[in-house]
Amino acid sequence: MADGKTYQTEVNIDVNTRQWNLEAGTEYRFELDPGTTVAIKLAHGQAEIFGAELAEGSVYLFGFECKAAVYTWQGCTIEVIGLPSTEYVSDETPMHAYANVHLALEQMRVRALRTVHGSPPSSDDEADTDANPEPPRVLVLGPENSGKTTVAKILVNYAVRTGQDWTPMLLNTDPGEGGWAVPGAIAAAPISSPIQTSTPATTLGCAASSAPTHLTSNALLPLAYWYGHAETKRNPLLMDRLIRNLGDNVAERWDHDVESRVSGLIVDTPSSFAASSGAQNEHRHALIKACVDAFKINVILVVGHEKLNVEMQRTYGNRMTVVKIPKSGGVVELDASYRERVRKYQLQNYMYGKILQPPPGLSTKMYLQGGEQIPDLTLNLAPVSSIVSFGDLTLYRIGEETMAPTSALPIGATRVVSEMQPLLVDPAQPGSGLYNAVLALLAPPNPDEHERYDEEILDLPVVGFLVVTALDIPNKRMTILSPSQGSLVGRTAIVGSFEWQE
Ligand SMILES: Nc1ncnc2c1ncn2[C@@H]1O[C@H](COP(=O)(O)OP(=O)(O)OP(=O)(O)O)[C@@H](O)[C@H]1O
Repeated sequence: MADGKTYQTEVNIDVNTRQWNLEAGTEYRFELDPGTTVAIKLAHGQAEIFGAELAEGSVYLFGFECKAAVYTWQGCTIEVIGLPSTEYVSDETPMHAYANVHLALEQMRVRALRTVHGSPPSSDDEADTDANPEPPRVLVLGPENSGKTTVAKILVNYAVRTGQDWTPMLLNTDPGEGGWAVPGAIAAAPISSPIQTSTPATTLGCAASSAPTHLTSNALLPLAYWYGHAETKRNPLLMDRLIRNLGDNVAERWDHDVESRVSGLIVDTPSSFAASSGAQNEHRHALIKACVDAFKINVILVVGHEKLNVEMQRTYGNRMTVVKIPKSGGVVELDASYRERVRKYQLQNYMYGKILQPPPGLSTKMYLQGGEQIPDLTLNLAPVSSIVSFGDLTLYRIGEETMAPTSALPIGATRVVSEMQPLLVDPAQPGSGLYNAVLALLAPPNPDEHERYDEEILDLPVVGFLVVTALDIPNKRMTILSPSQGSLVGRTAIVGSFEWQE
């Protein structure tokens, strides 16, 4: 549906294909229904999707209820093959504001790099008077559906497009979102090439573990910790600890790689960090502080929320830059059932890879021309189903399953089971909650017995995810679906509250 203004024209090429001429500074926004796909080809001009440039002549495929926008700085013509459920062009976007933020972050990187190389400060750069310029370490905050993830992605994509070989670290601290892993995890990955948008199952790009090999040129090797739940309020203490673990790990990597350190980092956060009412309020300040400490944040971006901006100015304004940036009118309100479906898509994608059928009217010849996602639409991953004995895999749950928040306990009462206590899960017990459960397989513990400690499993990163697809209690065996082969004997995994069924 065109909105009738003059900054765009829409032309039907054939029954399946429409051509849109976009004026400079406008964007074509689209949303897809479940089960449908759309292909977009940049016929000519310049265009980008959330900061990742489209190559002229290439065809890009979108599916799994993707919602996105093709923005053009200079004007372009795109061809849309297939029918989105919603489509329109807007000339009101916050892209100039986002580009200005990018420029400011870029200056910080350049200054930090100069210092690392011991180069003299540039004469036209007055801020070079700063004796110890730091690279940008940015926390993106905002309410639900404000476009935080999109802003984080745009800023990272602009950084890697500058041709300076930056590899900014992108961090997803929203366990409801999944990022590169599966929902329930929080993760970090250094980004060296633009993150393509194609489905909400891979919002932050493809992780190497789940990407078909021919797509792994752009595959990421994220570092993940497992929280196990969608809501941060469920176990804020555990969230706090995992955020700090992630921070320690990033710092450790940067100790060995100063060049990467100057690229800085961008942290996407859950909307619960911005919710200022009810139970959420109790823990959100602690979790924002955990991020600020863990990632040594020096810039806070607040997306379209005056009150939160004032609050952050008051709390952190004397120590760092706090900037309010506009929310895009294109951000789509995602409801609970959509989020639920996206989590399913993510797990499906993790196990089976991305399988997108081309829309009617997209010929094989056309899509073989180029877009990154296109080469083999039907190539999928083959997860392995294996039967293991109950004793082979040690399973834990962190904290009590049906845990009331600490505030709900009588005054003076202490918990019998701490939120951080790993509890052994016995698969033989009826009601173990393991059937269809998503498990996070942990990295092996420290080989040196003397270095071990009680809660070590809270600090071990995740090496993969598994799903229990069958439980055979009489024979003490269970069937486990995993994306790759490899013995599970002697390994440890953690159960959360996510389930998945094909
Ligand atoms: N300009 C735009 N045009 C069309 N769709 C957009 C635009 N910007 C963002 N979206 C879409 O809107 C949805 C919500 O955006 P996003 O995930 O960035 O918000 P968020 O604030 O991070 O969400 P959450 O509430 O999960 O924290 C996503 O599907 C995203 O792709």
